[in-house]
Amino acid sequence: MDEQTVSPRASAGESQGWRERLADKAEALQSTPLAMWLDEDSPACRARAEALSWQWGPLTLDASKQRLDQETLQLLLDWAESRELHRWREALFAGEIVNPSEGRPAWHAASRWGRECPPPSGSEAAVAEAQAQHRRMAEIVACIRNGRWQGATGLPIRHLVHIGVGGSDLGPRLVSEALAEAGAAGAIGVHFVSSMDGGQLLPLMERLDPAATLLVVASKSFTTADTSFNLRTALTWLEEALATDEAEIRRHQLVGVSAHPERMAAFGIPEAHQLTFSEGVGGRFSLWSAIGVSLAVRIGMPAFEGLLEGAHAMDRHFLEAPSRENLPVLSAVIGAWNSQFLGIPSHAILPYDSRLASLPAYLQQLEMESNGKSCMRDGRPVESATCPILWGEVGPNAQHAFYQLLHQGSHTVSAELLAVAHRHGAWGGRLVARLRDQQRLTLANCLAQSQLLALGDEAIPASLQGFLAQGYRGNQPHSVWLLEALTPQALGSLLALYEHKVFVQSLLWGLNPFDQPGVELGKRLASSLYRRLGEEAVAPEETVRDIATERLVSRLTGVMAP
Ligand SMILES: O=P(O)(O)OC[C@H]1O[C@](O)(CO)[C@@H](O)[C@@H]1O
Repeated sequence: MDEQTVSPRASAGESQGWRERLADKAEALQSTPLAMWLDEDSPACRARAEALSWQWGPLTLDASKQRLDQETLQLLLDWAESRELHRWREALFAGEIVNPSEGRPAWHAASRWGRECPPPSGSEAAVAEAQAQHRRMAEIVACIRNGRWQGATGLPIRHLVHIGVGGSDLGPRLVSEALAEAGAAGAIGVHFVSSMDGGQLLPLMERLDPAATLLVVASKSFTTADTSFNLRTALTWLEEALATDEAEIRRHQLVGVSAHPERMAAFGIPEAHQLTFSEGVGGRFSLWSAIGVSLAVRIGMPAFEGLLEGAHAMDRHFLEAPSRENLPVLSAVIGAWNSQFLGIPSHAILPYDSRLASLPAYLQQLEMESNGKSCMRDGRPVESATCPILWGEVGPNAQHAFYQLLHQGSHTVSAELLAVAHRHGAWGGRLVARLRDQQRLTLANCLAQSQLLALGDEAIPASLQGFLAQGYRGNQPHSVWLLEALTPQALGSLLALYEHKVFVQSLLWGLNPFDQPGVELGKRLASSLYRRLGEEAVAPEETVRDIATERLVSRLTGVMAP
């Protein structure tokens, strides 16, 4: 095997035997009702439930409501091993080229490697660079949070507007919301703006004090149109509102985060206000890097460090635990089983905690942008389904929206329900009792929905139903995650787990999870249509014409404001 580049070819062919054996298993297990596996009085069911649930640190995974038995799980794990899981995992952490189309390593684990722990051989420079950036980031965060950062007119900063999109938005946004309680002491309001239409920016420009607002532009490439258009609008707002020279605004009220310091410098961001990270940290894996600066302002540096610690602990678990106890490996093979062998195309993410409201969107990018592919690393087409379609919503709210389809619709959907055991510890008095009641209600709903999704009404006694069976289908395979508490460490571990799950699935499917060629062409088509909608001249070879789009273009140019 090449020293620098990990070869996928050998492993791609080796899966044939496992594929056939697993396909046979799938055929046999498809028709087994989950209720048959969940009988509390049966020793076999108890043994299966025990074998299909795992506890590590603050996380518990219960996969006993998956259409899976112990023998199949072992076959799935053998399949993962047959794809050289060990070798690839070491390659990932050592900084070998695991992203061959872009000729890059993937340095996300290096960007959270613990200070007290020697880095894996080959990753020393990347770890040192990430730690140096974290130190610079901590200085900026302290300066903003303790009111020392002043705007162009000398007022201390009180609002931060983080402008980024995709991986430069979703991770920081999710963690800021999830851990907002951890940083409640911070006096800075942190806001996230991603949508290119300016719709998220407008209400902020109406409400925030421009003299006390800092813009943080987060863009790995520093070329993404969505971000640069939002940034230009926000800068114009500050310049007009403060009647101050544009260069002054950029010097005092703009922080940049990018893998391209030269582009930030060309834009007029002073070096002291630039944070950088390695080109080898993928956008959707970047929240641990300096891309997390706004989130660190929101939650405070100690909580941000706790997040990194939790992620690092999961990295070690992924590297060291045997496959049968390794949560990322187990999650990956169970997901691949559902998608590839049971043919379930759609996967719902259902957090029973509103602090995790952005988890579905975050995982959509992480999983679908990574493994939403049908071409293997070596260019051959895949022979089976790969990443499912992810979607989801806060579980209790979704119960009043789309659970109807989960319970009685015609589609099989796989799912993950996530619940947090302890919360509201910070409250006192009568409120704490009220809030704990709400938490108990939420947990009860999570468990009840999980029962119903698995069992369906036929397995539920008529005495409980109060009426005749209503056609709840049951047999919707899903896992339940329990987090002891939503601490920075637990959240860091959970998110790192999903990153490694994606990596393991990419090995199973022979994909490169670290590029996203499918999103690029759309950007180019949009760029020529943008010019045409502005009635600028566009050469025929720069644009694509089809009758439907032409009709819409002429309708739009007729009604758009000049
Ligand atoms: O951080 P950038 O370079 O602005 O990119 C934003 C996002 O755009 C994408 O490249 C997809 O268009 C994502 O992979 C990335 O997270």
